[in-house]
Amino acid sequence: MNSQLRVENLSKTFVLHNQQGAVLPVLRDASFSVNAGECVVLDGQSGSGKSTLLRLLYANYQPESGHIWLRHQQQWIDLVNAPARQILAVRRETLGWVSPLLRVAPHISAFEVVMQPLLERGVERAICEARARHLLTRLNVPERLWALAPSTFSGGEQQRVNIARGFIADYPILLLDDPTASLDSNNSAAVVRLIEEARDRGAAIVGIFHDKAIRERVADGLHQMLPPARELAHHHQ
Ligand SMILES: Nc1ncnc2c1ncn2[C@@H]1O[C@H](COP(=O)(O)OP(=O)(O)OP(=O)(O)O)[C@@H](O)[C@H]1O
Repeated sequence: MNSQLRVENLSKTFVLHNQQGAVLPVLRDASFSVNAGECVVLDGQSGSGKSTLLRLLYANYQPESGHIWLRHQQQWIDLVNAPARQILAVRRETLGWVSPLLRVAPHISAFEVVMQPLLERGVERAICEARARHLLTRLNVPERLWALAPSTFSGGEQQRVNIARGFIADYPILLLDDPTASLDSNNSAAVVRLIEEARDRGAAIVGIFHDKAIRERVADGLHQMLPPARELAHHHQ
C-alpha cells in the first residue's frame, strides 16, 4: 500500500481559560492512515471532533500527544514536531485544505484568490489563469464575478471560490471540511467529480461530509470518531 498520511495516537484537549479552566477532551488516541488514491471520511456525531481533527492535520492546532506522519517530497515528516518553516512548505506543496468558510483579504478578486496557491509555487501566470478559468467554469461561478472580491458573494458562491482554490494545485494530500455544505445538487455533483478526479490522480483525501449520499459516494473508508466526552472532565486547580 502506498500510504501518504499516518495519524498515530492523536489526542487533543481544549482548556477554556476564560471559563474556570474547564477541560474539554475532544480527541483520544485517534489513529488511521490514508493511501494514495483513497478517500477516508471522518464519521461521527456532531461534536465528536471531526473539524478539530482536520484542523490538527493542517497544523492549525497543536495536539497533546501523538504524531501526524505525512509524505512530503519523498520524505516522511511528523507535522506535530515540524518547524514552522517546514509546515509552510508542506502546505505549499503537499497539503491542501478546503475550509468551511472562505477567509481572504477583502480587496483581492475571486480570480486572484483562486490562483494564489499555484502562483505561490512559482507556476507561470498564464498556466495559473487557465487552470483558474477551468475550475471556476466547472463550479458554475458566473464570469461577471471573477474580477470582484468575494466578500459580497453569496455563501454558496464563496464556497465554490474556496473549492476552486483548494483544487487548483493538485496536492498529494487533501483535507475537505464539508465542501458541499452550502451547495445545491448541481454544484455538489461538480464538487464530487473534482474529488473523484483528485482520487484518480492519486491524492490521499480526508473529508467530512454531513450529506449521507455524498459520503457514501466518495468514501473508500471511514474513520470512526469516538462519542464526545459526556462531561467536562475536571477543572484545573
Ligand atoms: N477552539 C476551540 N476551543 C474550545 N472548544 C472547542 C474548540 N473547537 C472545538 N471545540 C469543542 O470540541 C468539540 C468538537 O468540535 P468539532 O467542531 O471538532 O466537532 P464536529 O464533529 O466537527 O462537529 P459538527 O459535526 O457539529 O461540525 C465540541 O464540543 C466543541 O465545542
